[in-house]
Amino acid sequence: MGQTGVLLLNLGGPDRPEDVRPFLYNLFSDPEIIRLPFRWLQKPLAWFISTSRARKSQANYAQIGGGSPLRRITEQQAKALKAALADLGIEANLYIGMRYWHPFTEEAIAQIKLDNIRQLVILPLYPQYSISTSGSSFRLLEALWENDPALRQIHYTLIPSWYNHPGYVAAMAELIRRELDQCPNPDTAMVFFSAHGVPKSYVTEAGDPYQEQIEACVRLIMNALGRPNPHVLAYQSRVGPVEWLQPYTEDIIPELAAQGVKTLVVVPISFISEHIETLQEIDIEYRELAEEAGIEIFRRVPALNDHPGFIVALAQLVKESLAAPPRTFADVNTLRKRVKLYPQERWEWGMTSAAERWNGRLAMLGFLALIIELISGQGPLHMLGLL
Ligand SMILES: C=CC1=C(C)c2cc3[nH]c(cc4nc(cc5[nH]c(cc1n2)c(C)c5CCC(=O)O)C(CCC(=O)O)=C4C)c(C)c3C=C
Ligand SMILES: [Fe+2]
Ligand SMILES: [Fe+2]
Repeated sequence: MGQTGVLLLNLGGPDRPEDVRPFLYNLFSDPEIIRLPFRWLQKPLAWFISTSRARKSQANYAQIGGGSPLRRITEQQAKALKAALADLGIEANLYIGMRYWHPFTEEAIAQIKLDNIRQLVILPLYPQYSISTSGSSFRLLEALWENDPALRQIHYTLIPSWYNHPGYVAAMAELIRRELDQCPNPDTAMVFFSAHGVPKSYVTEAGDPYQEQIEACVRLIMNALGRPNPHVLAYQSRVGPVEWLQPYTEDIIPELAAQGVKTLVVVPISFISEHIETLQEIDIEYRELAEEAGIEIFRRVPALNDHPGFIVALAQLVKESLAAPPRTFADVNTLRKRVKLYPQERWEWGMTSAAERWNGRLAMLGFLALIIELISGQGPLHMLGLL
């Protein structure tokens, strides 16, 4: 058996303020994030949204020091995981493949080839599978594999999700317990699970198992917690005009306050590393909202980062994966059906010449409207909240 590698997948985040716009461009260029009826519209729309959103997004990143800590934390996780694997008798090279920023997945794969890796475990750093996260990274890897015979020599296996791994669940419960014990009323504080949202159609139309896995994960963590506290689950970080998974975090916080809840312990459930949605959105935006609504104690459970029990859980996952029969991109493909995001997609886009002509004209008109909106700062995308 040749050299073993572990490829950690994550989304990536801008390191500096000037990275924000190109990072957003990469993100919105991904059809797993925004799927449009015309492929050719993807890049112009990504350019448009990233250019227009950059200022707002930069201001958010400025509140957490100008950039995302995701790369630094993922590097710490990789280092700790390498050591934990060595403790289990597994010598492995660790690689980090980010989807939308450095170090890019393509860079990691180039290094894996140079290092002559023969056996590779692909581990997304998202506990729950979503089309928009792990699914998108798998799709990219699948395309790289299809186009490169050298990669097809590598014996690889992938771990689609691990939301139910006992070591991960126990580490989450431990962090929650620690935070509850800091409250004056540890047994009655409301445990508020805030998951990153996805458009509802991902689940209802495209078959994304994300919501199911989030809900199961919450149940497992509450069982492991073994405390009598009430709990609630809501979804944060909505972007764009379509309906996302409900209830929304920003709606539930004031509702709970109105019901007389005084203490919230917020648990970021879909993230294992600190990043903008924990440090800015929860710690700043939601805290402010909660305090204005009358919540007196607002505590946030830290992300796992390089929590020792969590790193051991990742090492066990890798070990189990090396011993298990290979699971390939084709196997997880069944988790990914066609994503429908916008109502236009329910139309029949026939290949008749008349339909093609009208599609083209409408698209040109739409694009012109986007340009006008960019210049004037007024228009439908602002009204819909995309910008
Ligand atoms: C489980 C985690 C995540 C899901 C699901 C997810 C879906 C999703 N995200 C967007 C839009 C944006 N995401 C952004 C940043 C971002 N998102 C996640 C995680 C999930 N996204 C991470 C880890 C990050 C990076 C954070 C960092 O620290 O840099 C952004 C950029 C930030 C901003 O401007 O708000 C956008 C935009 C969509 C549309 C989506 C599902 C379709
Ligand atoms: Fe996101
Ligand atoms: Fe956000």
